Amino acid sequence: MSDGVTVFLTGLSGAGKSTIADALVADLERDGVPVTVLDGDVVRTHLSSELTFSREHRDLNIRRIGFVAGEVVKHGGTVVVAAIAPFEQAREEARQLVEKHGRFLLVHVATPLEVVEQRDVKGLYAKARAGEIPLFTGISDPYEVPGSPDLTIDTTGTPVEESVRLIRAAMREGVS
Ligand SMILES: Nc1ncnc2c1ncn2[C@@H]1O[C@H](COP(=O)(O)OS(=O)(=O)O)[C@@H](OP(=O)(O)O)[C@H]1O
Ligand SMILES: Nc1ncnc2c1ncn2[C@@H]1O[C@H](COP(=O)(O)OP(=O)(O)O)[C@@H](O)[C@H]1O
Repeated sequence: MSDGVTVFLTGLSGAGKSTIADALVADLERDGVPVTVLDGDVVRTHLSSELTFSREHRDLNIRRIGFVAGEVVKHGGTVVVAAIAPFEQAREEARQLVEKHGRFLLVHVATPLEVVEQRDVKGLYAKARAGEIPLFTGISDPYEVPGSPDLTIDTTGTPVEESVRLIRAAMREGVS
């Protein structure tokens, strides 16, 4: 077993996954820890560009992310994933792919739908409500709430610095 670790941020679009991931990566890098970032948007540009948002394709996307994370963790690396990953089974598959080699921390960025829809950073919720984006998570496609996350963060009441502090503390737990 290596010292590698994957922090997997899951939650609705606009929940704060990328914002927290960016701040977490900056914090780790300040401490001299190199990080591999697997952000859903970026992965879908480079590694999963042919995939749609069907359940089958979302699950395949998360399996790919889990595989890559596992390969990095195998060699002692630190990975930060930010993906909606709406289905429990796929998240658990990703966990298994990583835990063969190191640690996996599932962080549910649990900002409620009302809040993310109010933020609507990319204007996607308005489009989804208007029926312009089919299979939109939280509107016309499900998000299965994680049954046993390692950490739950609602960004409504948690500033980004506090989220980083909570995740760094969870990363230190169990490490001698
Ligand atoms: N139908 C539908 N449902 C959800 N999200 C959609 C959809 N279409 C496009 N987008 C944009 O794609 C981003 C989510 O990609 P992910 O790879 O993280 O999704 S998944 O884990 O495969 O379900 C997501 O990015 P984030 O807002 O950063 O989460 C959206 O901007
Ligand atoms: N406490 C907070 N933590 C994280 N993001 C926040 C917070 N408060 C407001 N936001 C805003 O919410 C939005 C979250 O967007 P983003 O990080 O792209 O989400 P996601 O990656 O989950 O789609 C950003 O515009 C961010 O500035």
